[in-house]
Amino acid sequence: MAKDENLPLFATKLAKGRILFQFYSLLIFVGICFIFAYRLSHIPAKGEPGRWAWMGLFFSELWFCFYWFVTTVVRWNPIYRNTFKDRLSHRPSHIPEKGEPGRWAWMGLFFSELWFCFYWFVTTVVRWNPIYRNTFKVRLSHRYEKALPSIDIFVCTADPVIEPPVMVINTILSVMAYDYPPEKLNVYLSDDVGSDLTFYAMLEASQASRFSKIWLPFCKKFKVEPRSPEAYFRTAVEPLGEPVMAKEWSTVKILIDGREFEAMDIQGQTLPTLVYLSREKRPQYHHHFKAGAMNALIRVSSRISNSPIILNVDCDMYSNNSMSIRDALCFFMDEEKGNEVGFVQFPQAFENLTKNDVYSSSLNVLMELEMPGFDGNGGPCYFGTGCFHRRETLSGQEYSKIYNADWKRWRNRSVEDSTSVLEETCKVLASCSYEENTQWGKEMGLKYDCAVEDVLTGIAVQCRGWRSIYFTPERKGFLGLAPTTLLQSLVQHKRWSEGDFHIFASRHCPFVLGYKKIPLKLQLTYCMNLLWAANCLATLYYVIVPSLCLLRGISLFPEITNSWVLAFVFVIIVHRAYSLGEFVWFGGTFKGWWNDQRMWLYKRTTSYFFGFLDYILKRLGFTNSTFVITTKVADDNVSQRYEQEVMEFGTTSQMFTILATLALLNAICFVSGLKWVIADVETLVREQFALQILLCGLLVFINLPIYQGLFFRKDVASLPTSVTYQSTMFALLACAIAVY
Ligand SMILES: O=c1ccn([C@@H]2O[C@H](COP(=O)(O)OP(=O)(O)O[C@H]3O[C@H](CO)[C@@H](O)[C@H](O)[C@H]3O)[C@@H](O)[C@H]2O)c(=O)[nH]1
Ligand SMILES: [Mn+2]
Repeated sequence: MAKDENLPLFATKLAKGRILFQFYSLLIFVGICFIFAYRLSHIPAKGEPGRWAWMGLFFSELWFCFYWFVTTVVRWNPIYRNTFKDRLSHRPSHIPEKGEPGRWAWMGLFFSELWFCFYWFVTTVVRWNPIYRNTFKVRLSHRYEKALPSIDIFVCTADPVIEPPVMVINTILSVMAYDYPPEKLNVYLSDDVGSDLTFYAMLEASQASRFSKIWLPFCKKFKVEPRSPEAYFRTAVEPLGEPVMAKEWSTVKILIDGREFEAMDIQGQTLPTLVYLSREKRPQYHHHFKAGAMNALIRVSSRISNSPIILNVDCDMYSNNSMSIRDALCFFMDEEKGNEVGFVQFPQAFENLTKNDVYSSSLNVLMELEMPGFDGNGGPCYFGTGCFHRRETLSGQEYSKIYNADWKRWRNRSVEDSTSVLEETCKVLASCSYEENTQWGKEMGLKYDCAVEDVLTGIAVQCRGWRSIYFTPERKGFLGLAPTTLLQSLVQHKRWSEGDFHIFASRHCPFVLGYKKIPLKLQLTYCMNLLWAANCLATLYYVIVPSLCLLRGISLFPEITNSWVLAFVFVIIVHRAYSLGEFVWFGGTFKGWWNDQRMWLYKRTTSYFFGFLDYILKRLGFTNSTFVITTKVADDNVSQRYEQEVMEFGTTSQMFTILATLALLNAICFVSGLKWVIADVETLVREQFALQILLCGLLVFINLPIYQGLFFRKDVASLPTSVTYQSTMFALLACAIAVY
């Protein structure tokens, strides 16, 4: 026992195979150098066709490289910065003079490539030093079983139609059934529309059928995993027609009060406290979506249970591992490092994925590699669900070396009022005028006015000196629902990329807020997500301009016989081979990877593009922020197509119009490119366009599902005729402009 006391509560290990990765990075770097050397030495001379297009390409590349460069400097070698400066100062002498054709196209391409390069560098920084952790729950239990802190669990729901009560209750019951002293568990549900349906389902779960009284001891006796009685509730609660919307007053109902004698299960064990909350909503007050709900929960829970640790889950994220609380506590209660831990983030995992993951929603690489990479570089971000927080961090407190968590202080319930009195005081805390002229949403609680309140709040917590921890247990901690249609997935990524870019462009940018507060490598690591939206420009350029230049007969890449071509081929092949290897390593299939590549393209040309535009429009004051909730139910036909991995279109959307236009544009250019190959007798011409034709062909190949949706599929989920007409018109127009 005495020896046991000195052992840490968690261990951290370095990822294996870093040398291989570093070697790979070096290879890529060499390749990139060749690309630029080529670009700079082969700018078409004055009067030569393609000079402008070449310039555009040059600028795109310059941009990609810039992105890569900034992050490389940190890690590797200041020389690169010097090298780059040299090039920059040399560059003007190579720039074609004003008025020459191809100049701008070349420049654009250079910037795109520079951007890709910079972005690649950031993703390299993320992957540099991933760490994986494990916990020693037996030691925790030896030392602290009697002194375990109480836990508040927050679940948010916002719409009974797209987030069915069955699912919400399922999540609630799963978190009530944690392997943890029940008198120390307090579960709070925030319902943002105050739906009667959800409320009665809660009541059903807690009292009416006394379900939890039977389910919880059953789970514990038979060690059931996962502890979500979905099947039971699917039959127990049927939707009762139109839900009641938007109450104009707040409701706080303590459905089970763990302090009371009757709160027992059938075996005489205490039940966790269960609280239902619906905030007051009035048109003249902004309710701030999920962040607003979370802040109301923080206040209300501080009156009722005031636990030192808060777990937050989305309503679709049920607990899949009854040990998660103990895992998290191994970090918080570790004698040596525990005090500095602000939050412990578990990965997001999904239960409704298909084999080849047609919308690339598994987030496997992000969760299994990039997030451990964040952790290695200073701490993961907070992504809204499956996250354990120390209560103080959410009330704006700074970390200080003398801070010492006093778990005992929290143990006794602070409030001794009767249930009804407590409910009345809590209603005031959940009223919409309560936050007027306070620091809530600014320094207190989750931050407002950002589509990714979670990431923003996480950065702030880290900048106040707290450490964050990423923990991936073998048995997944939480399972949720991934989007099941293309549009849902694109819209979700639009919200994320817009919110992330908003953070980057605000005073909360890690480089500004985090200056000297978090390590530079973490600031750079954040760029990977925060700059998602910025990827749209370089990518759009790369999928449009080289193809149109092909149509017009402007060559932007080296001829196939030229040895400079090796640089391009090398970088592309090594980079993609690595990506495939990584994808398969983390459990994907080859087809899944191909789908992932397609989604990568679609997200960059639509979600990120609209996210970027929306951010600008918001900045100019034309639009307001919204939170488009991801649908968690699908009708049977949609589900069936999802299971069969058939791409779902079916509606009109500007996003689809863009996707279809790009696909058609590339098809036209590709056909005309092939014409060059077949009809033109001069091999010289053919050779000049080989890379452009290949790029265009690849884009056509990856877009096959779009052509199918446009022309060949006849089912309801194909692309609507209006999209076909519009996109054909736009594509032809673009081609016409390029040619004349
Ligand atoms: O006005 C609102 C809108 C949403 N929610 C809840 O927020 C959660 C997340 O919403 P969802 O539509 O599922 O969004 P996702 O894109 O799946 O969410 C991811 O991204 C969000 C930020 O954009 C984070 O808040 C989430 O935790 C994270 O899982 C759900 O429980 C909703 O009920 C509210 O409580 N009030
Ligand atoms: Mn979700």
